[in-house]
Amino acid sequence: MTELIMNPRATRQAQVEVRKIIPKREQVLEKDLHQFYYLKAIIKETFRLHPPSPVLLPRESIQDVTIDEYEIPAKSRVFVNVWEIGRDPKSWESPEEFNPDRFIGCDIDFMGQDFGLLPFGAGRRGCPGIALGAVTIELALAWLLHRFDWELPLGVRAEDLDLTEVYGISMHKITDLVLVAKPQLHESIC
Ligand code: HEM
Repeated sequence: MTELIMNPRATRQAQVEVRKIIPKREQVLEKDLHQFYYLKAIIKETFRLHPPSPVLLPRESIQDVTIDEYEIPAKSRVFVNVWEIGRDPKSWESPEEFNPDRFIGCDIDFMGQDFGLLPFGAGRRGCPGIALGAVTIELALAWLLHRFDWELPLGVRAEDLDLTEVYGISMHKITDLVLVAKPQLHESIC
């Protein structure tokens, strides 16, 4: 929501998508989610810039291996820095820019096959809750954008928002995001 409030064009595009697909019913349901392309692009872009687990669970190499010019001996502890990978200019154009459009017409997903985007990790120790986690986020965001327009409180500017993140069990913003929710009373959801 922080990235969206700073990127009204992306917010609008997702709202148009969700409200067009769900014109008459009150609820966005799980079965509707496969139709949302831009909403999913927003979630991927958010995972790229703000992975909830910035460093994956530690691994241990089982044999000597050389990757590029790096020699990694057996029994080394290996940390995968997903946060850094998501901002690597070798993998991403304008990596610091929040731009969901980069995922439109592109196959990159977070299921663990695309090593540039690993918010749920990968391989045998990858997150077993990936399906539940992804659906929960998609539904929550779809509901927020379907039902409400969002604004900053009077006198608060988007450029003044504190984006500092702190590391804990998962990464989160150091300050809460406070927004004004304006219920959408358009006929399509009444
Ligand atoms: C947005 C939601 C979620 C994110 C971003 C997330 C992310 C992750 C990540 C990055 C890992 C480490 C994977 C690796 O090192 O390769 C992990 C592990 C794990 N996750 Fe999730 N997770 C989410 C939701 C869930 C849910 C809903 C559940 C359970 C219902 C769950 C259960 C687990 C468990 C049990 C592990 C440890 C797996 C192991 O050690 O083998 N996660 N998760």
